[in-house]
Amino acid sequence: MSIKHKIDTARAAVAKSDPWTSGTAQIPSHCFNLFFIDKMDPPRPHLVKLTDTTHPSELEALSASCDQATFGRAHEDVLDESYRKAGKLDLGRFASTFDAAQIFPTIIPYLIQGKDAEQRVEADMHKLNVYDKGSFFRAHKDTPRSERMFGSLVVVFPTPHTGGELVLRHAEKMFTFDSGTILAGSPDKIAFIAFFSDVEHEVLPVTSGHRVTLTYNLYYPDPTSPRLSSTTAVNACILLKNLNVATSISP
Ligand SMILES: O=C(O)CCC(=O)C(=O)O
Ligand SMILES: [Fe+2]
Repeated sequence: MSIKHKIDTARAAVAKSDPWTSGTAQIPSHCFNLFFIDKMDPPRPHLVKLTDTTHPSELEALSASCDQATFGRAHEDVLDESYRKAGKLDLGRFASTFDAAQIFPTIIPYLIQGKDAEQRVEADMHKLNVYDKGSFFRAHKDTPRSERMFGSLVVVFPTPHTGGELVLRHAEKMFTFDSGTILAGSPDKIAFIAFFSDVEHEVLPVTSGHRVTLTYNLYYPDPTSPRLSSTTAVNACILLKNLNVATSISP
C-alpha cells in the first residue's frame, strides 16, 4: 500500500473526530534531564532539569545558547522574526533523556486506526525550541521532510509559562492547546500534542516564563531500512562528538 494511501486511510478513519490528539504523560524524574552545549569557544556542557522548579537563570542560560529559529518556506530555511520569534537548538547541540516512545501507546491508536494500527511509527526528533516572553510562531503547516512523513508531535516540558498557546485549525475545527495551564502544578508531567501534516497551527505570544519544547516528525518507517538505534541514542552520540568527547558508540 502506498504511503499516500495509508495517510488517506488514516485520515478517513479519523475524519469524524479531530485531526489531532493531546494529553499529558507522567514520566520518571530522570527523563526531564537536558544536556546541551553553549556557544562558548570551546563549547561547555550544561545539564538542566526541565521541571516546574528549574531556576530561571538556568533557563536563561539555555535560551542564550539557542540560535534564532528558522522555518521552512518554499524548500528553504528562512529566518524572519516577524513570522517566527523563538530560540532553537539543533540536534547536535543537545540530548534529552525523554523518549517519545513513552507516549506512543497514547498517540498511535489515535493516529492510526483499523488494520493499520499494527503499523510501526517513528518519531524523529527535529529540534529543541525555547519560547521566551514575546516569542511566537505565526500560522503555518509543517514542511513534510519526506514522502513518509504524516504528522508532527510537540512535547512541552513543565517549565512555568503563560501564553504560548498552540492554536490548531483544520476545516471548520479549531483547538487551543494551552500547555502552560495544562502543566501548572504538574511537575512530573509533560504535555504533548500530535497532529496531521495538513493541520494549520500557530503559537501565540508567550506572556511570561519559558516554554521549552521538543518537536518530532512522525513517519511511517521505510520498510527497506531497518532502524538500528533510537533517535535519542543517535542524538546523544552527536552531542558527544560535538564536545570532542571520545566515544566508542557509533550512531
Ligand atoms: O511549539 C509548538 O507548539 C509548535 C511548533 C511548531 O509549529 C513547529 O516547530 O513547526
Ligand atoms: Fe509547525
